[in-house]
Amino acid sequence: MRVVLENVGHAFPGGAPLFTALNRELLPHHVYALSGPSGSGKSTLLSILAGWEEPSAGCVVREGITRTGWVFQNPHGVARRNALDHVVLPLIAHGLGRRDAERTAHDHLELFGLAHVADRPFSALSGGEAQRLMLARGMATGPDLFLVDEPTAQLDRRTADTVNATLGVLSRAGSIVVVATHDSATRDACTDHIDLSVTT
Ligand SMILES: Nc1ncnc2c1ncn2[C@@H]1O[C@H](COP(=O)(O)OP(=O)(O)OP(=O)(O)O)[C@@H](O)[C@H]1O
Repeated sequence: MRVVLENVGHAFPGGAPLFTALNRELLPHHVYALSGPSGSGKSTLLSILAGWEEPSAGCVVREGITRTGWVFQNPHGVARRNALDHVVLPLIAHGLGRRDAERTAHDHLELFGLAHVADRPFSALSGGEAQRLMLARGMATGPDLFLVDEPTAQLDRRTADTVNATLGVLSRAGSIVVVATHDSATRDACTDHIDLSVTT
């Protein structure tokens, strides 16, 4: 399983190139920090990796990628539903029975330091807990490619560090993980680095 970027570049119609000639092989068990200034094309490259956007130059080869997961900048949940159910329900939607789904969900809450808030409604979670819940939910369904957009952008330093501390968990799960970020601490918590500021 891998994603290969071959001479990938992108410009929106009428716009200047955001990035050019990206050549990278992305592999399981790696967590790639995707950095660059605001407007350098980080979110655009995530969309290209997902296959939502065609690059204007080069090509993206996806081998063995059947499931892509996303976590967006703002944690989005159902206010009155508890944390555990946010992980259980997508697992049931993927075909697990209730018991297996609950067991897997508990394991993932544990991995992301959320076991103690399993029964708490989403609206009562802190910003860091809510973001870690999004990561736990995204990983629980075992995506081949896991795309995470600015996971710490809305968080203060200490809370952001609780999210960064869980990024190592992502590398263990066997997905290819790409994390767009401005946060140098997030970048340092990843295993690899793609820097868009040096590609135009
Ligand atoms: N669909 C689109 N059509 C035209 N221009 C777009 C489109 N989507 C994004 N852009 C522009 O492309 C540039 C890169 O946007 P993108 O969101 O990928 O950057 P980013 O590095 O993720 O920025 P930020 O760090 O601020 O989130 C921006 O100037 C944006 O306005």
